[in-house]
Amino acid sequence: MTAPLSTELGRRAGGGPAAVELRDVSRHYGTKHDLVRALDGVSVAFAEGSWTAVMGPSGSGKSTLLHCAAGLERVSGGQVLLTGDDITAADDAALTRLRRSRIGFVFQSFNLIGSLTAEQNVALPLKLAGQRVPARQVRQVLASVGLDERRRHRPRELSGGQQQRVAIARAMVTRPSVLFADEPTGALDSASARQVLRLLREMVDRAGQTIVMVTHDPAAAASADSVMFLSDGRIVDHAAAPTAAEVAERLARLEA
Ligand SMILES: Nc1ncnc2c1ncn2[C@@H]1O[C@H](COP(=O)(O)OP(=O)(O)OP(=O)(O)O)[C@@H](O)[C@H]1O
Repeated sequence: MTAPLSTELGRRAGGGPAAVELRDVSRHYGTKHDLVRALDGVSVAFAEGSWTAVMGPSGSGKSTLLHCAAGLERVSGGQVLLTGDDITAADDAALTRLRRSRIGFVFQSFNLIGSLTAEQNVALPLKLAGQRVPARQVRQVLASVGLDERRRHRPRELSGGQQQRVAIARAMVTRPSVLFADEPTGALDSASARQVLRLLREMVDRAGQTIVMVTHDPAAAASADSVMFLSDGRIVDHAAAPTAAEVAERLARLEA
């Protein structure tokens, strides 16, 4: 069996706490007789301003890692820290507040509300958090994803790539410490996927955004600063700035 790998990913400016850190995290499902170790002793620190891709065979624990790191799922053991704050034992109300203010999430299927316009979708996290919704801020965020002109459109009037950019704007409107993305390009054609990846790159380079992204696509993974590989709930490999071909080759070895 491959030994678990403890790893620190990305650059760490000024030695401050990592944007997100998992310490010896495990997540089990099922019963004693039928136990699935979705995560099995994962230790990893995602540095502020870094973009990490998470890869691995189907069922290796990628989504579980993202959900545990984002406080969407509770861990069975270990600790989760968000900019140094231990959120492992936070109660549901605290986790909800956290997800509304410090964490952004983007899904493969966009998850926009069909009856709301782009700007209403983007404003939603602020409304849910009981905050004032400054129209200028909403327009700015939509402009930053290149969709100011489309702000009055509903999701069905937008292409898949445009919908995903609205979803990214919605995740960014609260200025989260970390953006988690689960297969953000999985439902997009290659041109739209490239556009979304360029946008994520700009967010990292210009605004110092931290991004943790699950993907099956070696080309998408190669857009990140580094790639970590999971297998059977453990980190088994990582690579700094690999090419798509290198990513595909490492993944094929894990799937063999
Ligand atoms: N709610 C659940 N109940 C039981 N088992 C679960 C649950 N969620 C995940 N699992 C199991 O945990 C393991 C890891 O699942 P996870 O979805 O994290 O993998 P993944 O790497 O994201 O897979 P994929 O690439 O297919 O989306 C799998 O064996 C899965 O069947």
